[in-house]
This record gives sequence, structure tokens and C-alpha cells, in this order.
Amino acid sequence: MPKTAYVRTKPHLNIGTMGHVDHGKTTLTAAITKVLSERGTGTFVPFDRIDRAPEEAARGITINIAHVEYETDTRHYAHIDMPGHADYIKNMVTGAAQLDGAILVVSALDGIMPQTAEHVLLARQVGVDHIVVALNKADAGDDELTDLVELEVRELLSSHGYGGESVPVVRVSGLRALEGDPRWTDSVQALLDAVDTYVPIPVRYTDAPFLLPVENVLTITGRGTVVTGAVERGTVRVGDRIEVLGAESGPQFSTVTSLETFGKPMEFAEAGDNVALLLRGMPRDAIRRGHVVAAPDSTVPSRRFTARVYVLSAKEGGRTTPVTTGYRPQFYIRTADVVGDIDLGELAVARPGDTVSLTVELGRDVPLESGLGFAIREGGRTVGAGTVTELI
Ligand SMILES: Nc1nc2c(ncn2[C@@H]2O[C@H](COP(=O)(O)OP(=O)(O)OP(=O)(O)O)[C@@H](O)[C@H]2O)c(=O)[nH]1
Ligand SMILES: [Mg+2]
Repeated sequence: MPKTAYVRTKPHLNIGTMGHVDHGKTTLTAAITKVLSERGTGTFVPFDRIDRAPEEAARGITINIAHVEYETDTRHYAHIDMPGHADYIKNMVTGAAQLDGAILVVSALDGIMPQTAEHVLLARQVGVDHIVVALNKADAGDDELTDLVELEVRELLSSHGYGGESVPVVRVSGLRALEGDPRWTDSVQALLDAVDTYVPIPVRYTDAPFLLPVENVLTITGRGTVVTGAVERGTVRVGDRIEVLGAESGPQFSTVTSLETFGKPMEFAEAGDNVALLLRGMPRDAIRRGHVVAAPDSTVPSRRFTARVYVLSAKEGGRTTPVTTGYRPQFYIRTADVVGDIDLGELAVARPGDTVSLTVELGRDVPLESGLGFAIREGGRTVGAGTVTELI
């Protein structure tokens, strides 16, 4: 049966749920799809369909299962449910890099926990400009405690430049909404209204050369290699020539032979769209997460750059000891994870809590540009965040 093509009738935005483990992100995501399916603008995606590991769910040319799509009256959303566990920060970083807005899920029973704070910090660093707060589990909390949690969350957001006083904070219960309790389905609707009005439609760089950071690679027997991700800028059409960048062996050229979003074929995809591209003759092992698919000759990978970097304080979960020249952490840039050497120049030392300018030399070439944000990680935790200032 031929698949129905994707029809672009409303502005498309990428949003996602983030927050500490077990605060209810996946339950809320399922509840959102349930509430909207009852209004006729989405398909209900049950909890256990969202919470599966991507490898179990890799099927067809569909996108990573942690993405769901739905529509409100005014917008089409792709929603990524980000796991709260510290080990999954990589997904958080790479997922968040493509978010136009985020729903910060905070349990009204527990308040701010370590990953609540870490996700807010990372969201800031990777350029998420708008956050809406879901104070979840409001069905089980008492009002006074929830008031305190709300204050605490607003303060946290202000301390990261999110203007905590004006951020919408909506008390919800994902669990009760999923059960169909009208009081709480209304709360989820109120949350969506807040997202619709508070997160602006972003400016899309559709005229720039095409670029897509590779999130996932799949093989479809008999058809070839498929890459998925969100288009960072530009436009791509079926039949376009592209270049895959980031591999040690140098660039690989191919042609896009098929294009889909959430299982629906599309003629072209533009900046902001979450897509799957089928690439003609591309060997499965020639491309992986962290590579970039781009218009041919539009970008040249490099490895040396200067950057402005904030070294996290110990209180924020960062290092307790200073960083010196020769320090060699991991850099999370778009969907890539690359080791790099830091040179602090005359400064020589950067203490936790400092913001410094430094030079980085990555272990391999990566498509870079000034203004690009990245996270610095060491031994499984975030120790810094920065922005590329100049390529060398
Ligand atoms: N009382 C109550 N419990 C909830 C609510 N939402 C989620 N829970 C419970 O909290 C637990 C965690 O919910 P999840 O949705 O898996 O949380 P999560 O944030 O996705 O967790 P991770 O993906 O592991 O980070 C489950 O036992 C849920 O049933 C709620 O609104 N009220
Ligand atoms: Mg979850």
C-alpha cells in the first residue's frame, strides 16, 4: 500500500522532555499523545512504545523510536523523550542540540535533583532558548511543598539565564492524564497551550547549504543505508547529491534516493525537519553517528579552534580541581563525541567556575564553525561547556 505523503500545513517545531530520572518524562510524553489523539490531532503512543531501547525499535526507515510526532491546533511537533539517567547525557546533548524548546519535567514530590540542574545547564549551552516547566506528579504532592518546588525551579532557571519569573510552570499529572482523569487531561492541555504560546517559531536557515548531523544509521535489506537526524540548515530533495563528512577515510559522496519523516515520504526536507534519508550505494560501515551529511563542498572539516569555555563548578557537578594545558577530555559536538587537547596559553590554569578562552585540538577532523556550541565531558560527567569562537 502506498504511504501517505507528509503534508506541511502547520509550522514544524522540535521539542522534548528532559529532567531527572523517574520524574515522569516518558509518562508525560505518552499522556500528551493520548490527550491529542482524543482531540484528533495525533496518534496515541503508549509508554512502552516510547521507552524501548532504540536498537530494539530500529525498523523500516523510521526515526529513532524516542521521537513521537503530534499536532496542536497551530503547530506540528516532533517530540524527543530524553532519558534522565546520567549515562544517557550523550543523547541529551545531541538531542537537545536540535530542540526549539524543551519541557523540563520536575517531580513535585522530589524537586530539583542533579540531572534537573545538569539538563538546564546543557540546554543553555547547546542553544535551547525556551523552557516550559511541567511540575509533574502534582496529583500526589501537597500544595505547599509544590509551591516551594516551583520557587526553586524558577531560581534554577534564572541562574542559567532563562528568566525564571516569566517561564510558564504548569502543574500536571502525566499518570492521571494517561488514566483519563479530566482534571489532569486538562492540565496536559494547559501545558501544551503554554508550549504553543511560549516557544516561538524559530528562524530556519532554509537558504543555507544543507547540513544534517547523523543521529542514527540503519540498514534496510534490499534498499540500502539510511541515516536519520534533524536537518540543521538548508533544504534537501530526493535526487540531491550529498557528501558525508567526519570519517577518517575522508568524504564519501552519494545521492539521496528517498526521504521520509515519521514514515511519511516527502519531496524535500528543510531545516528543523526530523528525517530519514536513504543514500544510494552508501556502505553501512562508511557512515555513523557523529558524521555530518552536507551539500557537496559546502563545509570542510577541521580540528583546531579557539573557544570560550565555562568550567563547571564542583557544586554544578563539575571538577573539584583546576584544568591545565594538556588536559584531554571528550568533546560533544553536534552528534559527535571526539577527544581533544586543551591549550590554555599564558593563562595556564582554569579553575572550576571560571570562564576562559582556550585553544582546542581535536583527535580528528570534524565539521566546525564559529558559534557552534559543545559540551566537555570526562569520566561520564559534564565538566564544561563552550562555544567555538574561531577556526585555526
Ligand atoms: N503519582 C504520579 N506518578 C507518576 C506520574 N508520572 C510518572 N509517575 C511514575 O513515576 C515513575 C517514573 O515515570 P517515567 O515516566 O518512567 O519517568 P522518566 O522521567 O521517563 O524516567 P527515565 O526515562 O528513567 O529518566 C513511574 O513509576 C510512573 O508511573 C504522575 O504524574 N503522578
Ligand atoms: Mg523515560
